[in-house]
Amino acid sequence: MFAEENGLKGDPRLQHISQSIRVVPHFPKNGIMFQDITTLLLDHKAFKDTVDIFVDRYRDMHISVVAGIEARGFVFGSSVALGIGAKFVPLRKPRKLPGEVIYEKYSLEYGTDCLEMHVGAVQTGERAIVIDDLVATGGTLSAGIRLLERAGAEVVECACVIGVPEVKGRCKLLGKPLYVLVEPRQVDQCF
Ligand SMILES: O=P(O)(O)OC[C@H]1O[C@H](OP(=O)(O)OP(=O)(O)O)[C@H](O)[C@@H]1O
Ligand SMILES: Nc1ncnc2[nH]cnc12
Repeated sequence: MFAEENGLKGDPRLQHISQSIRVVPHFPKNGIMFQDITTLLLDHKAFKDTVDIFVDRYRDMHISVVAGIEARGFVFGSSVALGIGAKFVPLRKPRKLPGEVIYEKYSLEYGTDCLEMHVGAVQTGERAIVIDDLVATGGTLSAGIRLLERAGAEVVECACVIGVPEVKGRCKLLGKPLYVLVEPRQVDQCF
């Protein structure tokens, strides 16, 4: 479904990326079909293809900031930042960053949380993308967008490896475009 919109319809890399993600039913609690990207990271081709797709999309868009969301957004976000020649800004869970921070609270599929960003990491007028592994309700990405906008950055787009189809109807991303590679898988077909 996302292949209709991400310009990668028929691209065999997407199926391989999807199949490299392990599905763990009822983790971390009953009813959640957990999408485990650690198995994607074990597969060099799947990991490289994922990063290459994002780098190809963002390399000519004058992006100077790639913000990655703790923890899994760090893996993809830092790789993409290196690939496009941008700085990487970690958006961290509370009390992890040592400097002065701004913070935004948000609600999750399974609880509530908060993201923090260092003051001074981003300058007014910089063009940014926000990267994470997965978007479900969109609450986490929205908190990331709010942090960057409070610092004066322009958030050009959010990017995720996995997106639940319902996220499109949720309008939680403050009007920002969302670029997603694959949908979550429902059953574990390869592990
Ligand atoms: O779209 P949402 O409903 O906001 O959910 C998506 C977020 O949930 C997961 O992180 P989690 O909070 O589990 O933290 P972790 O990466 O530190 O495990 C995932 O990595 C996203 O950041
Ligand atoms: N189903 C899911 N799998 C992995 N991470 C998630 N974060 C929120 N929902 C998730």
